[in-house]
Formats: sequence, C-alpha cells, structure tokens
Amino acid sequence: MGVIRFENVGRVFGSKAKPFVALKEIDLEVQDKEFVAIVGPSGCGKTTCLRLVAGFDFPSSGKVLVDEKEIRRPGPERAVVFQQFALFPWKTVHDNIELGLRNQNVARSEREDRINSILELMNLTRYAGHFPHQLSGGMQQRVAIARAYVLDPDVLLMDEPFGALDAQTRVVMQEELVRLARKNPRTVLFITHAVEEAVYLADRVVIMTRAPGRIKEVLDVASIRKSENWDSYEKIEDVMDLESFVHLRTHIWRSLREEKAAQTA
Ligand SMILES: Nc1ncnc2c1ncn2[C@@H]1O[C@H](COP(=O)(O)OP(=O)(O)OP(=O)(O)O)[C@@H](O)[C@H]1O
Repeated sequence: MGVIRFENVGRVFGSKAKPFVALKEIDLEVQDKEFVAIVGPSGCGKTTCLRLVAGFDFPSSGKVLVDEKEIRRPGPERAVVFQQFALFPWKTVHDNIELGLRNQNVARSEREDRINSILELMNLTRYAGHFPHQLSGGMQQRVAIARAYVLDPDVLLMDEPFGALDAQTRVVMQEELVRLARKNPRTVLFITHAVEEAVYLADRVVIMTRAPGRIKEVLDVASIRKSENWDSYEKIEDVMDLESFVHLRTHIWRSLREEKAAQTA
C-alpha cells in the first residue's frame, strides 16, 4: 500500500519575529498507485510538500501520513528522485543501484536478481559497468530512477526529475516513465514546472497558489485519459495534439498565469 495524506498541513519558516508561511491548510489524499503531479508558481511550496512526505522536513501544523502512519523520518517505503541525479561518481551503474539494497541488508543473490531485472526494464543492462560520467544526462536519470525502483518502494517522490534534461531526452524519459508506471505501478508524487508533462503523466494534477501555498484546484486527468482513449496513442506528441489534452493544458496555464499575475501585482 502507499496512501499519502496531508491533513490541514501548514509549514512556517523563519523566526517567531519574522515568520514566513510557506504552506497553509493543505488537504490532499493520494490513493494507492495513483500518480499525482503538483504544479504551481516558483516558491509556492511544492518541494516542501515533497520533503514532508520524504521525512526530510516536518509540518508546523497538521499531519502528513503514509498508510495512516504519521511520518517522523525517511523510510525505505518512500524513495526520492531529484532533479540532480545524485549518483555516486566513483561507483558504477550496477553499484549505484545496489547501494540501497545493501543498506536494506538484502542478500547478495536476491540483490543481483533485482538489479538485473531493473537494468533490463530500464534498458540499462549494457551500461551496468559504466561510471556516471560516461553516461548522458538522460541515462544518468534513468539510473537514478532504477535506483529508486529497485527498492520496491510503495511511494515514489519525484522533484523535477527531468528538469535538467534537454527537450528531446525529456520526452523519451516521460514515455519511459509511463511505460514503467504501467508495468510496475506505484504511488507517485511528482513535482514539475512543465504543464504538458503533468497532464501527460498524472492521474490528477494539483495546482497550487502563490505563497503561502494552498491547493487551488485538483484536476482529474485519469477519467479524461480513459474516456478519450489517450493510452491507445504510442507517442507523446499524438496525445498532446488531442483536443481534450489541449483543453486541460490551457486550463492549467490560465490558472498558473492568474497566480503569477497576482504575485507580481
Ligand atoms: N529551510 C527553509 N528555510 C527558510 N525558507 C524556506 C526553507 N525551505 C523553503 N523555504 C521557502 O519556502 C518557500 C517554498 O519553497 P519550495 O522550495 O517548497 O518552493 P517550490 O514551489 O518548490 O519552488 P520552485 O518551484 O522554485 O522550486 C520558498 O519561499 C522558500 O524560500
């Protein structure tokens, strides 16, 4: 299972004399194996939301729970993928992927089985002995995703994972993530600045307001994806051409533009 719940969550940074309210009254439930993307203006608290679920930070008020348990620390059932691939440069692809399994004391033969199957799934088998600097950015991010997936987490937390990639590689990675998520569904909380990416990948898109970050709107993409049969299209550009896709994208753009305008007014 992997149900994430934010219950009236607030996060205040700064001092008592000079508080800064980053998050206010966040209520959200992400269902088991649901893919939820969060979009919002810069500084609205997206990363803070993700850090609260990861157990890297704690709410000032309210609660964040995974499977009804309040989060008090990072845990193996929650894996994080950052924008910066954060691979160990002195370790090979194989050894980077192995590290988390070693930390969990998984036996050697099981480690090898799990590493081999994730390498295959992510088309990385022939790069197992390569070091990160020998790989392109897209490949490195693929390794970072493999490293998270191999731990078999209930929850995957992804903070702009494709933000550092060029446009074409980004599209390839988006298509791969969709394939991976279908074969091996997990609960995913995904932060992005790219509206198209959010609509293409997510079951629901959460739009946040400018700071103090609140939830402005939650859009149900999954029902539209199903009724308009998006999954029958193999290529991302074919989905992006559909009227139903364009309509959702434009709606989110408008909503974000309103926030930006209010921010600078
Ligand atoms: N540890 C901290 N101490 C003080 N302020 C913080 C801290 N962490 C985050 N903030 C502030 O809280 C606000 C929300 O930050 P956060 O990184 O969550 O936003 P974001 O929506 O992810 O931004 P971006 O889209 O630019 O990455 C920002 O104004 C940030 O400066």
